[in-house]
Amino acid sequence: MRITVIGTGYVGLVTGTCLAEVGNDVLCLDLDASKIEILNNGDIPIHEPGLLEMVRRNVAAGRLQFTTSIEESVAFGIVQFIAVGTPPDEDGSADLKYVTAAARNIGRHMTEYKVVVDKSTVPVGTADKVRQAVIEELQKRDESIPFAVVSNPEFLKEGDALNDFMRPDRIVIGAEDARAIELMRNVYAQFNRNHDRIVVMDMRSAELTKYAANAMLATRISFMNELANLADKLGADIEQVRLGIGSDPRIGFDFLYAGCGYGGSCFPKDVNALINTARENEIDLKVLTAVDQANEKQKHVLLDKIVARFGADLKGMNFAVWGLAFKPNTDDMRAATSRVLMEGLWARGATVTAYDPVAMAESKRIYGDEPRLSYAESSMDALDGADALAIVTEWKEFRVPNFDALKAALKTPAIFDGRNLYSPEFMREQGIEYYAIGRR
Ligand SMILES: NC(=O)C1=CN([C@@H]2O[C@H](COP(=O)(O)OP(=O)(O)OC[C@H]3O[C@@H](n4cnc5c(N)ncnc54)[C@H](O)[C@@H]3O)[C@@H](O)[C@H]2O)C=CC1
Ligand SMILES: O=C(O)[C@H]1O[C@H](OP(=O)(O)OP(=O)(O)OC[C@H]2O[C@@H](n3ccc(=O)[nH]c3=O)[C@H](O)[C@@H]2O)[C@H](O)[C@@H](O)[C@@H]1O
Repeated sequence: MRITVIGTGYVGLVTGTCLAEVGNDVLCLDLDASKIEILNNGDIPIHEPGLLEMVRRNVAAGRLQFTTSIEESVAFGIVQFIAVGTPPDEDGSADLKYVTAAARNIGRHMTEYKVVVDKSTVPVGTADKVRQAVIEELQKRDESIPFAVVSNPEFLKEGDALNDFMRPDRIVIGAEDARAIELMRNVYAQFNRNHDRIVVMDMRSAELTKYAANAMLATRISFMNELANLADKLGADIEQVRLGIGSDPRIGFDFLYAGCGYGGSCFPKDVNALINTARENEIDLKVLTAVDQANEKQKHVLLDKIVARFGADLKGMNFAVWGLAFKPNTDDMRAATSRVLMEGLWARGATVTAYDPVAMAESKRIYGDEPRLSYAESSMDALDGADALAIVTEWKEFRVPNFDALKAALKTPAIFDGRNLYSPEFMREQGIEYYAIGRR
Protein backbone atom coordinates (compact mmCIF):
# COMPACT_ATOMS: atom_id res chain seq x y z
CA MET A 1 0.00 0.00 0.00
CA ARG A 2 1.10 3.59 -0.59
CA ILE A 3 1.23 5.45 2.71
CA THR A 4 2.12 9.04 3.56
CA VAL A 5 3.40 9.96 7.01
CA ILE A 6 3.31 13.63 7.97
CA GLY A 7 6.00 14.55 10.50
CA THR A 8 9.34 12.78 10.87
CA GLY A 9 9.77 13.09 14.64
CA TYR A 10 9.98 10.23 17.12
CA VAL A 11 6.55 8.89 16.13
CA GLY A 12 6.39 9.75 12.43
CA LEU A 13 9.81 8.43 11.51
CA VAL A 14 9.30 5.19 13.45
CA THR A 15 5.81 4.72 11.98
CA GLY A 16 6.93 5.37 8.42
CA THR A 17 9.98 3.17 8.71
CA CYS A 18 8.17 0.24 10.32
CA LEU A 19 5.37 0.42 7.76
CA ALA A 20 8.00 0.31 5.00
CA GLU A 21 9.77 -2.56 6.75
CA VAL A 22 6.70 -4.78 6.28
CA GLY A 23 6.48 -4.00 2.58
CA ASN A 24 4.51 -0.78 2.17
CA ASP A 25 5.65 2.12 0.01
CA VAL A 26 6.04 5.05 2.35
CA LEU A 27 6.65 8.74 1.77
CA CYS A 28 7.46 10.83 4.85
CA LEU A 29 6.84 14.56 4.79
CA ASP A 30 8.38 17.13 7.10
CA LEU A 31 8.28 20.89 6.74
CA ASP A 32 11.55 21.14 8.63
CA ALA A 33 13.88 21.02 5.64
CA SER A 34 16.91 20.33 7.85
CA LYS A 35 15.38 17.02 9.02
CA ILE A 36 14.59 15.93 5.47
CA GLU A 37 18.11 16.85 4.41
CA ILE A 38 19.57 14.69 7.18
CA LEU A 39 17.28 11.81 6.16
CA ASN A 40 18.06 12.18 2.47
CA ASN A 41 21.76 12.11 3.36
CA GLY A 42 21.35 8.67 4.90
CA ASP A 43 21.25 9.74 8.55
CA ILE A 44 18.45 10.28 11.10
CA PRO A 45 17.71 13.40 13.17
CA ILE A 46 17.00 11.54 16.45
CA HIS A 47 18.62 8.83 18.53
CA GLU A 48 16.52 5.67 18.57
CA PRO A 49 18.21 2.25 18.82
CA GLY A 50 18.02 0.26 15.55
CA LEU A 51 16.23 2.99 13.63
CA LEU A 52 19.15 4.16 11.49
CA GLU A 53 19.76 0.66 10.16
CA MET A 54 16.07 0.13 9.44
CA VAL A 55 15.77 3.48 7.67
CA ARG A 56 18.81 2.75 5.50
CA ARG A 57 17.57 -0.75 4.64
CA ASN A 58 14.17 0.51 3.51
CA VAL A 59 15.52 3.50 1.64
CA ALA A 60 17.88 1.16 -0.22
CA ALA A 61 14.96 -1.15 -1.02
CA GLY A 62 13.10 1.84 -2.50
CA ARG A 63 10.20 1.53 -0.05
CA LEU A 64 10.95 4.62 2.05
CA GLN A 65 11.33 8.18 0.81
CA PHE A 66 11.40 11.65 2.33
CA THR A 67 10.14 14.97 1.05
CA THR A 68 9.32 18.54 1.97
CA SER A 69 6.75 18.78 -0.82
CA ILE A 70 3.18 18.90 0.50
CA GLU A 71 1.72 18.36 -3.00
CA GLU A 72 3.83 15.26 -3.52
CA SER A 73 2.99 13.83 -0.09
CA VAL A 74 -0.76 14.37 -0.44
CA ALA A 75 -0.78 12.77 -3.88
CA PHE A 76 1.27 9.77 -2.68
CA GLY A 77 -0.67 7.81 -0.06
CA ILE A 78 -4.26 6.70 0.08
CA VAL A 79 -3.62 6.64 3.83
CA GLN A 80 -2.24 9.88 5.29
CA PHE A 81 -0.88 9.54 8.83
CA ILE A 82 -0.63 12.79 10.79
CA ALA A 83 2.22 12.40 13.30
CA VAL A 84 3.09 16.02 14.08
CA GLY A 85 3.72 17.52 17.51
CA THR A 86 0.93 18.55 19.90
CA PRO A 87 2.96 20.59 22.40
CA PRO A 88 1.36 22.15 25.47
CA ASP A 89 -0.23 25.57 25.07
CA GLU A 90 0.32 28.25 27.73
CA ASP A 91 -2.57 26.85 29.81
CA GLY A 92 -1.43 23.21 29.47
CA SER A 93 -3.97 22.25 26.82
CA ALA A 94 -2.70 20.61 23.63
CA ASP A 95 -1.80 23.04 20.85
CA LEU A 96 -3.45 21.66 17.73
CA LYS A 97 -2.04 24.10 15.20
CA TYR A 98 0.30 21.56 13.59
CA VAL A 99 -2.43 18.91 13.37
CA THR A 100 -4.96 21.23 11.76
CA ALA A 101 -2.31 22.66 9.41
CA ALA A 102 -1.48 19.13 8.25
CA ALA A 103 -5.20 18.40 7.76
CA ARG A 104 -5.69 21.63 5.80
CA ASN A 105 -2.79 20.74 3.54
CA ILE A 106 -4.49 17.45 2.73
CA GLY A 107 -7.80 19.18 1.98
CA ARG A 108 -6.03 21.77 -0.14
CA HIS A 109 -4.32 19.26 -2.43
CA MET A 110 -6.25 15.97 -2.47
CA THR A 111 -7.79 14.86 -5.73
CA GLU A 112 -9.10 11.43 -4.72
CA TYR A 113 -10.33 9.45 -1.66
CA LYS A 114 -8.02 9.67 1.37
CA VAL A 115 -8.02 8.21 4.84
CA VAL A 116 -6.70 10.89 7.19
CA VAL A 117 -5.30 9.10 10.23
CA ASP A 118 -4.49 11.03 13.35
CA LYS A 119 -1.58 9.41 15.15
CA SER A 120 -0.64 12.44 17.23
CA THR A 121 -1.94 12.53 20.79
CA VAL A 122 -4.92 14.86 20.63
CA PRO A 123 -7.81 15.88 22.89
CA VAL A 124 -11.17 14.23 22.47
CA GLY A 125 -13.05 15.88 19.62
CA THR A 126 -9.98 16.62 17.49
CA ALA A 127 -11.02 14.13 14.81
CA ASP A 128 -14.07 16.34 14.23
CA LYS A 129 -11.79 19.38 13.90
CA VAL A 130 -9.57 17.50 11.45
CA ARG A 131 -12.63 16.57 9.39
CA GLN A 132 -13.84 20.18 9.47
CA ALA A 133 -10.43 21.50 8.37
CA VAL A 134 -10.38 19.16 5.36
CA ILE A 135 -13.98 20.02 4.45
CA GLU A 136 -13.28 23.77 4.61
CA GLU A 137 -10.33 23.43 2.27
CA LEU A 138 -12.33 21.28 -0.14
CA GLN A 139 -15.14 23.84 -0.08
CA LYS A 140 -12.70 26.62 -0.92
CA ARG A 141 -11.87 24.66 -4.04
CA ASP A 142 -15.50 23.81 -4.69
CA GLU A 143 -14.69 20.12 -4.42
CA SER A 144 -16.55 17.31 -2.63
CA ILE A 145 -14.01 14.50 -2.74
CA PRO A 146 -14.84 11.72 -0.24
CA PHE A 147 -12.46 11.09 2.66
CA ALA A 148 -12.49 9.45 6.09
CA VAL A 149 -10.94 10.46 9.39
CA VAL A 150 -9.47 7.84 11.73
CA SER A 151 -8.02 8.16 15.22
CA ASN A 152 -5.11 5.77 15.66
CA PRO A 153 -3.17 6.76 18.78
CA GLU A 154 0.41 5.57 19.21
CA PHE A 155 1.67 3.81 22.34
CA LEU A 156 5.40 3.41 21.56
CA LYS A 157 8.07 4.32 24.11
CA GLU A 158 11.17 6.21 23.09
CA GLY A 159 14.28 4.06 23.33
CA ASP A 160 12.26 0.91 22.57
CA ALA A 161 10.17 2.35 19.79
CA LEU A 162 10.86 -0.21 17.05
CA ASN A 163 9.99 -3.13 19.29
CA ASP A 164 6.83 -1.39 20.50
CA PHE A 165 5.74 -0.60 16.96
CA MET A 166 6.60 -3.97 15.44
CA ARG A 167 5.09 -5.95 18.35
CA PRO A 168 2.25 -3.81 19.67
CA ASP A 169 0.15 -4.82 22.69
CA ARG A 170 -2.85 -3.34 20.92
CA ILE A 171 -3.69 -1.29 17.88
CA VAL A 172 -6.48 1.16 18.62
CA ILE A 173 -8.53 2.26 15.63
CA GLY A 174 -11.18 4.86 16.19
CA ALA A 175 -13.31 5.03 13.07
CA GLU A 176 -16.85 4.97 11.86
CA ASP A 177 -16.31 4.45 8.12
CA ALA A 178 -16.29 0.80 6.99
CA ARG A 179 -13.92 1.37 4.06
CA ALA A 180 -11.46 3.20 6.29
CA ILE A 181 -11.59 0.47 8.93
CA GLU A 182 -10.86 -2.14 6.25
CA LEU A 183 -7.91 -0.11 4.96
CA MET A 184 -6.54 0.30 8.48
CA ARG A 185 -6.84 -3.45 9.08
CA ASN A 186 -4.74 -3.92 5.93
CA VAL A 187 -2.16 -1.35 7.05
CA TYR A 188 -1.70 -3.23 10.32
CA ALA A 189 -2.17 -6.80 9.05
CA GLN A 190 1.55 -7.60 9.34
CA PHE A 191 1.66 -6.45 12.98
CA ASN A 192 -1.41 -8.47 13.88
CA ARG A 193 -0.56 -12.02 12.88
CA ASN A 194 -0.14 -13.88 16.16
CA HIS A 195 -3.51 -12.88 17.56
CA ASP A 196 -5.90 -10.04 16.86
CA ARG A 197 -4.63 -6.93 18.56
CA ILE A 198 -6.86 -4.50 16.72
CA VAL A 199 -9.44 -2.78 18.88
CA VAL A 200 -11.96 -0.84 16.81
CA MET A 201 -13.96 1.81 18.61
CA ASP A 202 -15.50 5.20 18.05
CA MET A 203 -13.12 8.11 17.51
CA ARG A 204 -13.76 9.90 20.79
CA SER A 205 -13.09 6.75 22.79
CA ALA A 206 -9.87 6.16 20.83
CA GLU A 207 -8.70 9.69 21.56
CA LEU A 208 -9.51 9.30 25.26
CA THR A 209 -7.86 5.85 25.40
CA LYS A 210 -4.48 7.40 24.61
CA TYR A 211 -4.71 9.91 27.46
CA ALA A 212 -6.10 7.27 29.81
CA ALA A 213 -3.10 5.00 29.16
CA ASN A 214 -0.50 7.71 29.79
CA ALA A 215 -2.40 9.08 32.77
CA MET A 216 -2.61 5.63 34.38
CA LEU A 217 1.13 5.02 33.92
CA ALA A 218 1.98 8.48 35.29
CA THR A 219 -0.31 7.81 38.26
CA ARG A 220 1.55 4.62 39.12
CA ILE A 221 4.86 6.47 39.07
CA SER A 222 3.70 9.41 41.20
CA PHE A 223 2.08 6.98 43.63
CA MET A 224 5.35 5.10 44.05
CA ASN A 225 7.35 8.31 44.29
CA GLU A 226 5.19 9.58 47.14
CA LEU A 227 5.46 6.21 48.91
CA ALA A 228 9.24 6.29 48.39
CA ASN A 229 9.45 9.68 50.09
CA LEU A 230 7.44 8.23 52.96
CA ALA A 231 9.68 5.14 53.04
CA ASP A 232 12.66 7.48 53.41
CA LYS A 233 11.13 8.88 56.59
CA LEU A 234 10.00 5.50 57.91
CA GLY A 235 13.19 3.59 57.24
CA ALA A 236 11.43 1.25 54.78
CA ASP A 237 12.73 0.25 51.34
CA ILE A 238 10.57 1.11 48.32
CA GLU A 239 12.24 -1.55 46.16
CA GLN A 240 11.11 -4.24 48.60
CA VAL A 241 7.66 -2.70 48.57
CA ARG A 242 7.64 -2.80 44.76
CA LEU A 243 8.45 -6.50 44.81
CA GLY A 244 5.88 -7.07 47.49
CA ILE A 245 2.99 -5.43 45.65
CA GLY A 246 4.05 -6.16 42.05
CA SER A 247 3.66 -9.88 42.61
CA ASP A 248 -0.09 -9.32 42.79
CA PRO A 249 -1.10 -9.79 39.12
CA ARG A 250 -3.74 -7.10 39.55
CA ILE A 251 -0.87 -4.67 40.16
CA GLY A 252 2.11 -6.10 38.21
CA PHE A 253 5.78 -5.11 38.48
CA ASP A 254 6.07 -2.64 35.60
CA PHE A 255 6.07 1.13 35.92
CA LEU A 256 6.41 0.99 39.68
CA TYR A 257 9.99 2.28 39.86
CA ALA A 258 10.35 5.22 42.19
CA GLY A 259 12.73 7.88 40.94
CA CYS A 260 13.36 11.58 40.49
CA GLY A 261 10.15 12.17 38.55
CA TYR A 262 8.82 11.31 35.14
CA GLY A 263 9.81 13.48 32.21
CA GLY A 264 9.65 13.32 28.44
CA SER A 265 7.44 14.86 25.85
CA CYS A 266 4.35 12.93 26.81
CA PHE A 267 3.48 12.10 30.44
CA PRO A 268 3.75 15.68 31.75
CA LYS A 269 2.06 17.16 28.67
CA ASP A 270 -0.69 14.55 28.39
CA VAL A 271 -1.58 14.56 32.09
CA ASN A 272 -2.01 18.32 31.92
CA ALA A 273 -3.93 18.21 28.67
CA LEU A 274 -6.39 15.72 30.17
CA ILE A 275 -6.80 17.85 33.29
CA ASN A 276 -7.54 20.77 30.98
CA THR A 277 -10.04 18.89 28.86
CA ALA A 278 -11.83 17.86 32.04
CA ARG A 279 -11.82 21.41 33.37
CA GLU A 280 -13.37 22.68 30.13
CA ASN A 281 -16.11 20.16 30.79
CA GLU A 282 -16.48 21.26 34.39
CA ILE A 283 -14.91 18.09 35.78
CA ASP A 284 -12.13 18.41 38.33
CA LEU A 285 -9.72 15.47 37.91
CA LYS A 286 -8.42 15.46 41.47
CA VAL A 287 -6.29 12.32 41.19
CA LEU A 288 -4.48 13.49 38.07
CA THR A 289 -3.98 16.99 39.45
CA ALA A 290 -2.23 15.40 42.41
CA VAL A 291 -0.22 13.12 40.10
CA ASP A 292 1.12 16.17 38.28
CA GLN A 293 1.83 18.14 41.45
CA ALA A 294 3.61 15.17 43.03
CA ASN A 295 5.75 14.83 39.91
CA GLU A 296 6.71 18.51 39.82
CA LYS A 297 7.80 18.15 43.44
CA GLN A 298 9.63 14.90 42.75
CA LYS A 299 11.78 16.58 40.13
CA HIS A 300 13.32 18.57 43.01
CA VAL A 301 14.00 15.56 45.21
CA LEU A 302 17.70 15.26 44.27
CA LEU A 303 18.31 18.96 44.86
CA ASP A 304 16.50 18.71 48.21
CA LYS A 305 18.75 15.83 49.23
CA ILE A 306 21.85 17.72 48.10
CA VAL A 307 20.76 20.78 50.10
CA ALA A 308 20.01 18.61 53.14
CA ARG A 309 23.58 17.25 52.91
CA PHE A 310 25.60 20.31 51.89
CA GLY A 311 23.39 23.27 52.93
CA ALA A 312 21.35 25.76 50.94
CA ASP A 313 24.33 27.74 49.70
CA LEU A 314 26.22 25.66 47.14
CA LYS A 315 28.43 28.51 45.93
CA GLY A 316 31.74 27.30 44.58
CA MET A 317 30.69 23.67 44.49
CA ASN A 318 30.71 21.48 41.39
CA PHE A 319 28.42 18.52 40.87
CA ALA A 320 28.88 15.70 38.40
CA VAL A 321 25.56 14.85 36.74
CA TRP A 322 25.20 11.47 35.02
CA GLY A 323 22.37 11.42 32.52
CA LEU A 324 20.69 14.32 30.73
CA ALA A 325 18.04 12.51 28.67
CA PHE A 326 14.62 12.00 30.30
CA LYS A 327 15.21 8.24 30.12
CA PRO A 328 17.91 5.91 28.73
CA ASN A 329 18.32 5.11 25.02
CA THR A 330 17.11 8.46 23.79
CA ASP A 331 18.59 11.92 23.25
CA ASP A 332 15.26 13.54 24.17
CA MET A 333 15.52 16.12 26.97
CA ARG A 334 11.96 17.41 26.83
CA ALA A 335 10.75 17.91 30.44
CA ALA A 336 13.82 16.00 31.66
CA THR A 337 14.52 16.04 35.41
CA SER A 338 18.18 16.79 34.61
CA ARG A 339 17.10 20.29 33.59
CA VAL A 340 15.32 20.96 36.88
CA LEU A 341 18.30 19.66 38.84
CA MET A 342 20.94 21.59 36.91
CA GLU A 343 18.96 24.82 36.96
CA GLY A 344 18.40 24.36 40.72
CA LEU A 345 22.11 23.81 41.32
CA TRP A 346 23.00 26.89 39.28
CA ALA A 347 20.46 28.99 41.20
CA ARG A 348 22.26 28.00 44.41
CA GLY A 349 25.66 28.97 43.06
CA ALA A 350 27.00 25.55 41.98
CA THR A 351 28.36 24.47 38.62
CA VAL A 352 27.72 21.19 36.81
CA THR A 353 29.88 18.79 34.86
CA ALA A 354 27.52 16.60 32.88
CA TYR A 355 27.88 13.36 31.00
CA ASP A 356 25.32 11.55 28.87
CA PRO A 357 26.12 8.92 26.23
CA VAL A 358 23.90 10.54 23.57
CA ALA A 359 22.09 13.64 24.85
CA MET A 360 25.01 16.08 25.23
CA ALA A 361 24.46 17.51 21.74
CA GLU A 362 20.81 18.16 22.63
CA SER A 363 21.89 19.77 25.90
CA LYS A 364 24.30 22.05 24.02
CA ARG A 365 21.43 23.01 21.72
CA ILE A 366 19.25 23.88 24.75
CA TYR A 367 21.83 25.58 26.96
CA GLY A 368 24.23 27.00 24.36
CA ASP A 369 27.42 28.21 26.02
CA GLU A 370 26.00 28.28 29.55
CA PRO A 371 29.13 29.00 31.64
CA ARG A 372 27.94 26.99 34.64
CA LEU A 373 27.70 23.81 32.57
CA SER A 374 30.56 21.81 31.16
CA TYR A 375 30.59 18.39 29.54
CA ALA A 376 32.82 15.39 30.18
CA GLU A 377 34.03 12.81 27.68
CA SER A 378 33.06 9.92 29.93
CA SER A 379 31.14 9.25 33.13
CA MET A 380 34.37 8.89 35.09
CA ASP A 381 35.83 12.10 33.63
CA ALA A 382 32.79 13.97 34.91
CA LEU A 383 33.78 13.09 38.49
CA ASP A 384 37.22 14.70 38.40
CA GLY A 385 37.28 17.36 41.08
CA ALA A 386 33.50 17.29 41.55
CA ASP A 387 32.12 17.63 45.07
CA ALA A 388 29.58 14.83 44.62
CA LEU A 389 27.67 12.86 41.98
CA ALA A 390 23.98 13.05 41.02
CA ILE A 391 22.47 10.38 38.78
CA VAL A 392 19.38 11.33 36.80
CA THR A 393 19.14 8.72 34.01
CA GLU A 394 19.66 4.98 34.36
CA TRP A 395 21.92 4.40 31.34
CA LYS A 396 23.30 0.84 31.41
CA GLU A 397 26.88 2.07 31.48
CA PHE A 398 26.26 3.69 34.90
CA ARG A 399 25.27 0.40 36.51
CA VAL A 400 28.68 -0.95 37.47
CA PRO A 401 31.18 1.90 37.74
CA ASN A 402 34.62 1.51 39.28
CA PHE A 403 33.67 2.55 42.81
CA ASP A 404 37.28 2.91 43.98
CA ALA A 405 38.02 5.35 41.17
CA LEU A 406 34.74 7.09 41.85
CA LYS A 407 35.62 7.58 45.52
CA ALA A 408 39.07 8.82 44.65
CA ALA A 409 37.75 11.36 42.15
CA LEU A 410 34.99 12.95 44.25
CA LYS A 411 35.80 15.49 46.98
CA THR A 412 33.02 13.95 49.09
CA PRO A 413 32.25 10.31 48.33
CA ALA A 414 28.52 10.95 47.98
CA ILE A 415 26.07 9.74 45.35
CA PHE A 416 22.59 11.24 44.96
CA ASP A 417 20.90 8.55 42.92
CA GLY A 418 17.59 9.52 41.30
CA ARG A 419 17.17 6.07 39.72
CA ASN A 420 18.07 3.69 42.56
CA LEU A 421 20.83 1.98 40.61
CA TYR A 422 22.88 0.53 43.45
CA SER A 423 22.39 -1.55 46.56
CA PRO A 424 22.48 0.68 49.64
CA GLU A 425 24.18 -2.11 51.55
CA PHE A 426 26.96 -2.37 48.96
CA MET A 427 27.41 1.40 49.07
CA ARG A 428 27.83 1.25 52.85
CA GLU A 429 30.49 -1.46 52.42
CA GLN A 430 32.26 0.76 49.89
CA GLY A 431 32.22 3.70 52.28
CA ILE A 432 30.12 5.79 49.92
CA GLU A 433 27.40 8.09 51.19
CA TYR A 434 24.36 6.98 49.23
CA TYR A 435 21.20 9.06 48.93
CA ALA A 436 18.66 7.18 46.82
CA ILE A 437 14.87 7.40 46.49
CA GLY A 438 13.15 5.50 49.27
CA ARG A 439 15.97 2.95 49.80
CA ARG A 440 17.43 1.81 53.09
N1 LIG B 1 7.57 10.82 21.39
C1 LIG B 1 6.89 9.75 21.74
O1 LIG B 1 7.43 8.80 22.31
C2 LIG B 1 5.42 9.65 21.46
C3 LIG B 1 4.70 10.73 20.98
N2 LIG B 1 3.36 10.62 20.74
C4 LIG B 1 2.61 11.76 20.19
O2 LIG B 1 2.91 11.83 18.79
C5 LIG B 1 2.96 13.19 18.36
C6 LIG B 1 4.32 13.48 17.73
O3 LIG B 1 5.30 13.37 18.73
P1 LIG B 1 6.86 13.37 18.38
O4 LIG B 1 7.10 12.47 17.22
O5 LIG B 1 7.56 13.15 19.65
O6 LIG B 1 7.04 14.90 17.89
P2 LIG B 1 8.33 15.58 17.24
O7 LIG B 1 8.29 16.98 17.69
O8 LIG B 1 9.53 14.75 17.48
O9 LIG B 1 8.03 15.53 15.67
C7 LIG B 1 7.00 16.22 15.05
C8 LIG B 1 7.46 16.56 13.62
O10 LIG B 1 6.37 17.08 12.87
C9 LIG B 1 6.86 18.07 11.97
N3 LIG B 1 5.73 18.90 11.53
C10 LIG B 1 5.03 19.82 12.23
N4 LIG B 1 4.03 20.32 11.46
C11 LIG B 1 4.10 19.69 10.26
C12 LIG B 1 3.32 19.74 9.08
N5 LIG B 1 2.24 20.51 8.98
N6 LIG B 1 3.68 18.96 8.04
C13 LIG B 1 4.74 18.13 8.12
N7 LIG B 1 5.50 18.02 9.24
C14 LIG B 1 5.18 18.80 10.30
C15 LIG B 1 7.90 18.79 12.80
O11 LIG B 1 8.80 19.49 11.98
C16 LIG B 1 8.55 17.62 13.54
O12 LIG B 1 9.65 17.09 12.82
C17 LIG B 1 2.63 14.02 19.59
O13 LIG B 1 1.25 14.28 19.61
C18 LIG B 1 3.00 13.11 20.74
O14 LIG B 1 2.26 13.39 21.90
C19 LIG B 1 2.69 9.45 20.92
C20 LIG B 1 3.36 8.34 21.36
C21 LIG B 1 4.77 8.34 21.66
O1 LIG C 1 2.68 8.94 24.63
C1 LIG C 1 3.89 8.79 24.65
O2 LIG C 1 4.70 9.57 24.19
C2 LIG C 1 4.50 7.60 25.29
O3 LIG C 1 4.77 7.96 26.67
C3 LIG C 1 5.44 6.96 27.41
O4 LIG C 1 6.69 6.65 26.80
P1 LIG C 1 8.01 7.53 27.02
O5 LIG C 1 7.64 8.87 27.55
O6 LIG C 1 8.77 7.45 25.75
O7 LIG C 1 8.88 6.77 28.11
P2 LIG C 1 8.55 5.90 29.43
O8 LIG C 1 9.39 4.70 29.38
O9 LIG C 1 7.10 5.71 29.62
O10 LIG C 1 9.11 6.84 30.58
C4 LIG C 1 8.52 8.09 30.87
C5 LIG C 1 9.13 8.66 32.14
O11 LIG C 1 8.69 7.90 33.28
C6 LIG C 1 9.81 7.55 34.07
N1 LIG C 1 9.52 6.26 34.74
C7 LIG C 1 9.10 5.19 34.01
C8 LIG C 1 8.79 4.00 34.63
C9 LIG C 1 8.91 3.88 36.02
O12 LIG C 1 8.63 2.83 36.66
N2 LIG C 1 9.33 4.97 36.73
C10 LIG C 1 9.64 6.15 36.12
O13 LIG C 1 10.02 7.13 36.81
C11 LIG C 1 10.99 7.48 33.11
O14 LIG C 1 12.20 7.66 33.78
C12 LIG C 1 10.66 8.62 32.17
O15 LIG C 1 11.15 9.85 32.70
C13 LIG C 1 4.57 5.70 27.41
O16 LIG C 1 5.26 4.66 28.11
C14 LIG C 1 4.25 5.24 25.99
O17 LIG C 1 3.37 4.13 26.02
C15 LIG C 1 3.58 6.40 25.25
O18 LIG C 1 3.32 6.06 23.91
